[in-house]
Amino acid sequence: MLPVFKHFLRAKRPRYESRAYTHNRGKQAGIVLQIASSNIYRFGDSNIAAPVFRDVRWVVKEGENWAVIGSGSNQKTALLQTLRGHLRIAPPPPPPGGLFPFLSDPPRDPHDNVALVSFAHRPHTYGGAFYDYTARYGAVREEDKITLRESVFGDYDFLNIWPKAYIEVKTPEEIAAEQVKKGIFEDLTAKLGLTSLLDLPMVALSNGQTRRARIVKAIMSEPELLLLDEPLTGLDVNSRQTLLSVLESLHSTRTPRIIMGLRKQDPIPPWISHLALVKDGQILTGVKADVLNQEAMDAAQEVASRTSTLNHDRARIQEDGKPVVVLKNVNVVYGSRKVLSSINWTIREGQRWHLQGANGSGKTTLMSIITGDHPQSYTQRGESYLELFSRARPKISTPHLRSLIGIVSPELANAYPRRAKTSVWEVIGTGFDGAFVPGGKNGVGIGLEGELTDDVVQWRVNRIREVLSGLGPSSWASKGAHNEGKMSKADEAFSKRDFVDLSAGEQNVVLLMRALVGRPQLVLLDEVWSGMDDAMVRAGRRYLCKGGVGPDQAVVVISHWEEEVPWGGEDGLRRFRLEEGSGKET
Ligand SMILES: Nc1ncnc2c1ncn2[C@@H]1O[C@H](COP(=O)(O)OP(=O)(O)OP(=O)(O)O)[C@@H](O)[C@H]1O
Repeated sequence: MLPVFKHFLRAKRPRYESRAYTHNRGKQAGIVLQIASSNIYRFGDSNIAAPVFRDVRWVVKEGENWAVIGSGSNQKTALLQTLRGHLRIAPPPPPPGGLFPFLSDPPRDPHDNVALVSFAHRPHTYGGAFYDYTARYGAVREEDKITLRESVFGDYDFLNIWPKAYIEVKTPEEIAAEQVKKGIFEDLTAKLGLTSLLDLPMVALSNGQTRRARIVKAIMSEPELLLLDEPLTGLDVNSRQTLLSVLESLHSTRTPRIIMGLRKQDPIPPWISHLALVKDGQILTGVKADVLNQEAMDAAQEVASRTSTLNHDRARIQEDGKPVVVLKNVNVVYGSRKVLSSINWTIREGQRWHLQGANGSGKTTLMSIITGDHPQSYTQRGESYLELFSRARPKISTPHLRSLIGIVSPELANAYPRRAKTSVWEVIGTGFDGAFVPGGKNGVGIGLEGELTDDVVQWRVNRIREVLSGLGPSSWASKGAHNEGKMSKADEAFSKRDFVDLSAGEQNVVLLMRALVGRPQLVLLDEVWSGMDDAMVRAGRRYLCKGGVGPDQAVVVISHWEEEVPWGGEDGLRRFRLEEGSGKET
């Protein structure tokens, strides 16, 4: 029998009564989750080790609307993972209710009924090797051809009612249930703007489209409680509103109940009634207004220090430097689908750009044309023309291009190899040549044209030290200017750590250092602050504004959040907007 989803098909569904409602008649039904005065530890740590969270008291009642808020992704994600059983609660919430009293009568397995969809970057990639994130730009490989529709329903062919793989006669009830599910799927995908993408390969979906698709998939798996970690990150303004109203309506009918993880800078939806604020190993829980009041003092101090550090000493932005990138009538087409249409854009030395556009508007595609990763970067002919660093695209080799462009992006962060025994220093050192494997004397790379001279090696060593001092741990702790190339002991120790052992936020800081270390002519920063905590973001913004990129370097920031761009109009920031395939300066 098909559970949940009542509100979608009110008229026809008296027989499909929600599993949630049927089961909630038990004694514990009014409480969704409970932790009373426990510490939370990593598995393998004893009770005398430092807990991840201390003295947690958290009760979520049926009908309350909760969000978990954290400044960096780590602790917030750890709290949500605790609810999925990935961390140990000591003492554990006692039976019969346990952690999830609402699942206790009759007993249901939380493993099957509590789902977590996490969008925070994973610190580990599969197998530690580099995977080719540019695959989506070319001909799609056979194994990547699975569409969103197939990924939810497998081989099931709704039009013919029968499963493709084998013949099995379904009962009228089963057929009706499948039709209900199909209706819900179509309703959800329509509401989230995915209808026209249902039969595209999943790999072709943009970042924001993929996030929405993953949420649909999780809802279709019919959990009773859905934990969504950072569902708004990477979504454009309109998609955020639509998603939030869909989530509100699902939560209000408990189909499923939803607890959202939000970054501190995310707007808190008005319908959220309660907050769990995760900070420095402690969790402050309660009614939204009370939690926000307690937090307000700290926040005010933080804003004051941010404003004061951002308003001084900005590097002068040069407005009329040499062109670094020239796009004339650039097009990108997949079959009959035109993703970019006649793009004209010149990026000059010293300029700061904010590249804007809704999910799926083509920002990543445009960047991949500029980085040369997109096969269609070679095929701009006739009226269409692409010039990179004063040369036509075919006249500049991809490795050379990689050494001239420093890039940070969610795709790169996911794809970068996480091999054991690769130090932070070595990862930063791969930035000089735009490589993915460390090498060369002192871990500074091997260069592209013969052996590096001692002077160049020394310059590279100094540069690594400089970015480490500007963006490393001592800068996170400091509120002032970066340390002008003087590495502290903390930075030194950080440089020796294994990259793979760092938190996702720390890894992203290191990848930012990697993008900046070679002082490339062009820096592309796509969702640059992802996963970083407040202190890292503050240090990063300060560094970028105070000389971390020079007046001879061009920078493009890609973000759905204006406030994430370190520069503003007063600094000469320019905006280029993509809309339905076309682009213009706004
Ligand atoms: N191989 C492909 N075949 C068909 N369409 C594709 C293919 N690859 C990408 N697309 C489409 O191109 C459009 C642009 O994708 P892109 O990733 O550039 O968007 P974006 O602006 O970066 O979005 P987001 O803000 O979500 O990251 C999307 O609608 C996507 O579905």
